[in-house]
Amino acid sequence: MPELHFTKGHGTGNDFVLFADPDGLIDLTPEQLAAIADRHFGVGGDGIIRAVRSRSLPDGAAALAEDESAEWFMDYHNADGSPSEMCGNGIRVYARFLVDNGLVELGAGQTIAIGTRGGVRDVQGNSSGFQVDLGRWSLDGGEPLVRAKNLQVARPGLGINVGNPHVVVALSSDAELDSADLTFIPVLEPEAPEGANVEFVVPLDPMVKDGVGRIRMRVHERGSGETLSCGTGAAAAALATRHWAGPGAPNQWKVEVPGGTLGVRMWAAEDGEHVSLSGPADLVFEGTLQI
Ligand SMILES: N[C@@H](CCC[C@H](N)C(=O)O)C(=O)O
Repeated sequence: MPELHFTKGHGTGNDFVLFADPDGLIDLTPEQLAAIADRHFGVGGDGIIRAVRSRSLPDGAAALAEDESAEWFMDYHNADGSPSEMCGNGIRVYARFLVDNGLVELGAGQTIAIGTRGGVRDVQGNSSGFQVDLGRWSLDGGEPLVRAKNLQVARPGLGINVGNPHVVVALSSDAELDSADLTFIPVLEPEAPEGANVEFVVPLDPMVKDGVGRIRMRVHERGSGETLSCGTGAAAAALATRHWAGPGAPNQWKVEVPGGTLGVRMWAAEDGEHVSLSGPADLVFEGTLQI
């Protein structure tokens, strides 16, 4: 039976199984990926990340055309084996994996370009982890009604794309946020064709302190269920809250998730407004599994 050497890592409790396959020789089926992510019968994780050279897989061609320095590609799959375009926590943990395994060098202040299905992303080390430029974002996905278990009435959501699709919903109180049952997939009306990650947010009190916006968030991730954190979700939640707050709202945000705190910053780039995400990235153990 073939063996797979893996590393387990997480970013604010959003946990991943990572393995190196530089030449793209390991082709796991969705069922095998889901079995690895299974918390009872497998290693367990919210997602699975294959470290593969961009030149070794078809999706990598677009990454290299966008930026020829994007040597490594983050081949990301959710816990149910479905692929996703991007993962904001995952890409920081992936950067840590590449650096710690000597696959890239990333000195202080240096940037590496990483290919993803959502485009090439620049990742930089900082004192507490990594910062990733999620690129240009868009208000995309309309304003569907969202129904989640334990919420009395359907709420209007705001569709935001940061490389992958999100719908952000504002709730009225901490009690409402804490009691929402996110074990079920929130129902969107109209349905999102590609599915969506759904974030529920409430402002902290005060919402803006020392020029920094502050919110709390819980998330139901497409393909993985409720997770302790979602990096792209935190960026979408901060963008939606700034949108609702109107002119004068800050461009820097702290997002509290059940697994910790993430930083989000919006900034003007040459090609439009970008959003960046910062937070920790930890590798916790290694092992070998039978596939
Ligand atoms: N946890 C991730 C997002 C992972 C992908 C997501 N479930 C999707 O299907 O788009 C993050 O930190 O951004």
